Amino acid sequence: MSTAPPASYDAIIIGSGQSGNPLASALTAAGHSTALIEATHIGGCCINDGCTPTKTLVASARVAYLARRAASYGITVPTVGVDMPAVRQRKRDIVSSWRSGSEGRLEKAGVKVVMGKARFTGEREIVVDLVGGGEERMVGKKVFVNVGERPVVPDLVGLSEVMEKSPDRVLDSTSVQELGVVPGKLLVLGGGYIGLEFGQLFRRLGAEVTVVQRADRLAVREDEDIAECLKGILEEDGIEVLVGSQATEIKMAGGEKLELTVKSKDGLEKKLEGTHVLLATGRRPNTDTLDLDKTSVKVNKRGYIEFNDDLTTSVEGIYVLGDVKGPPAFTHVSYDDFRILRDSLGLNPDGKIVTRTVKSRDGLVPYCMYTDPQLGHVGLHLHEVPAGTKVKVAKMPMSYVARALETDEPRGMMKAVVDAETGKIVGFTCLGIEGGELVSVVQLAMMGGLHYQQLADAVFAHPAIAECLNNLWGYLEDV
Ligand SMILES: Cc1cc2nc3c(=O)[nH]c(=O)nc-3n(C[C@H](O)[C@H](O)[C@H](O)COP(=O)(O)OP(=O)(O)OC[C@H]3O[C@@H](n4cnc5c(N)ncnc54)[C@H](O)[C@@H]3O)c2cc1C
Ligand SMILES: NC(=O)c1ccc[n+]([C@@H]2O[C@H](COP(=O)([O-])OP(=O)(O)OC[C@H]3O[C@@H](n4cnc5c(N)ncnc54)[C@H](O)[C@@H]3O)[C@@H](O)[C@H]2O)c1
Repeated sequence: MSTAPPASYDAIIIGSGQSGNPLASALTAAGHSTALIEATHIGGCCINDGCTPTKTLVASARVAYLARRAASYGITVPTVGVDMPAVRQRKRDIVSSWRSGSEGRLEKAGVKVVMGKARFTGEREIVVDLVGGGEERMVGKKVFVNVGERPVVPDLVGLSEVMEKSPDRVLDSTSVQELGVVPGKLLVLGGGYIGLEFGQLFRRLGAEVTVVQRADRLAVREDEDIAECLKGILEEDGIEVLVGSQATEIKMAGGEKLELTVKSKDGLEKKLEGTHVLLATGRRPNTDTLDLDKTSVKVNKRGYIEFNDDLTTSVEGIYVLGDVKGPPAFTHVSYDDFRILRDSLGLNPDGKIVTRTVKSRDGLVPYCMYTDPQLGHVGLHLHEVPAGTKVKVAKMPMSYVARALETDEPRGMMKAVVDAETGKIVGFTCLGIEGGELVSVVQLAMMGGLHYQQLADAVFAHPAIAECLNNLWGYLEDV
């Protein structure tokens, strides 16, 4: 260990995630000496192996899908081929341009970036195991933890042997993006965001795909009707979907084949063969290597850091941001954590003091699963409406939407939940073309506290998808 005294900073940020970077720039701009420590890539999961690369791959897969359907638009496309190295290169190029953009912004802001893995040695004392070797010790008046999550490796008999013998066949959300060939048969464990986005995109790129989902339905947060509709769409795309199914064992089955044993809820066993398996059964927080036991920072039993409404923790001067707080784990939530701290720490360049908190944004955090069609949602699902609250529900198939028909993409449905007394919208889901964008329109109406009738009477451009918000309310029913 180095004997030099630790470098002293006003602020140390551990993790260059979606909140760590803007916070580092804002602190530096406000005159606070700031160090940002990053173990791997500047920009964190979102731009390196999360949102940006997946949505880039989803876009390539959608082109393949549309090209195969070209005849239904009266267009002739002789053959549809997939050049996987080119698909991957497009993804790599976009990632590298975003990453270098982030690096450039930090440099321009004058942030001191330290590449290495940080761990605590005391309450606000840190040692960094530097990427190039050696270590750097530092102490901060304030420490911000933005270390994110990583994929879970599920407990599955035979998995470690297969990973040892054939590591290229066992994929997670990061390694699957680096494939240079389309898998022959992809077995996906997990029917959440990652399993479904990758499952569908690789199906479109030409793989056979089976999704094995332990829960009784896909996308467990959704109401059952939406989850069923999504399952139907994926099955129509040629994906085998097994819900209520637990993978019990995996082994090599001769040659390059894997054999996965799956047990359904009613006890039936099924053997699935595949060339690759994608582990998409959730993510776990990167707190296990932070040596938090050297501090009094409290973590819950799943390893997430416990936090207060203003993102303080159980230790004065230590703050937490992003996925490491626990769900919901989204880029827009992590970025908003930055805004909460920017305002509470007086870093807003406009000098504005806004008391924003985690609670004040609760209830209006949207999300969008980038299947095609997209599954967007904001507010409460019907199954989350508190007992005793009287609501009405409107459901409408996307095939009633002019724009969806004109573009020949009428799959899916939308669903709105409205407070029966006030007429205000309490939740909205769109599983349909540009569902994520439509949800943003409804989110604004919810932010403004509009009565649904104001959307029913709003003049939207024809034939924008949002025009369907004139008609949806005609289907409102008591529940
Ligand atoms: C495949 C995939 C697709 C996704 N798609 C979407 C999407 O479409 N929309 C969406 O909103 N969200 C999406 N997400 C989630 C989104 O990426 C995260 O919610 C987002 O990146 C926020 O993360 P964060 O700010 O908490 O930290 P992260 O972005 O996870 O960054 C944490 C950083 O900390 C670093 N780190 C960890 N430990 C240490 C340490 N000890 N010392 C130093 N550095 C450390 C890590 O290397 C990492 O760079 C996706 C995630 C995945 C995996
Ligand atoms: N578009 C987006 O916003 C987006 C995209 C990707 C990831 N993300 C974020 O990343 C997080 C992690 O994604 P994820 O898909 O890994 O997790 P998830 O929690 O969304 O889904 C995991 C699914 O795996 C199932 N499962 C768990 N163990 C299993 C097992 N042994 N066998 C079969 N199924 C099993 C669970 O029932 C669950 O439905 C998401 O919750 C989300 O916050 C967001």
